[in-house]
Amino acid sequence: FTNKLLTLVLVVQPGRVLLGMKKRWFGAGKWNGFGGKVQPGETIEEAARRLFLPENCRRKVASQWMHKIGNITFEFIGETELLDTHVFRADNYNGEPTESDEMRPQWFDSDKIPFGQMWVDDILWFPLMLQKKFFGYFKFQGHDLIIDHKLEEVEKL
Ligand SMILES: CN1CCN(c2cc(NC3CC3)nc(N)n2)CC1
Repeated sequence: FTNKLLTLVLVVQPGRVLLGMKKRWFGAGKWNGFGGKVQPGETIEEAARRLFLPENCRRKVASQWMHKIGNITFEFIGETELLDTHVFRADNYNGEPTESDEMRPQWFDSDKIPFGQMWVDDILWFPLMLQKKFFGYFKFQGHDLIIDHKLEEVEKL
């Protein structure tokens, strides 16, 4: 297998979560956190900030602003590339979410997350991200069927 490094940033605040409607490419038509590919020569954390900030925040923010909460690996049957997704929370975000050509941001009540319009794995790991850190592994058949998965909470990533 080869490993593709991806980032995913979620803003979880008391009673609400910031999601974006993906407008094109992989995952288009689904609500998700903000993220993308890690470029050669940048750390995963730098990629997470690069991919989140410009779309949602006009000013520089301190580095402790985001923290790692999870690592999820996605395997697709018949494909040799694993998606190694590093999940961060950016809870003290107080920017003004702005629409980009990639994402249309929207706040959702924590008890009204649109799981029906999200990747099918989200409903399984969203509850975990509220407290501890977690490792996940999902084996997919196509983009909508989870054949097998593993989720564990950990003290340290
Ligand atoms: C840029 N990345 C792409 C991958 N991604 C995923 C993937 C995912 N499931 C996988 C079956 C596709 N589920 C969430 N929530 N996000 C995060 C953003």
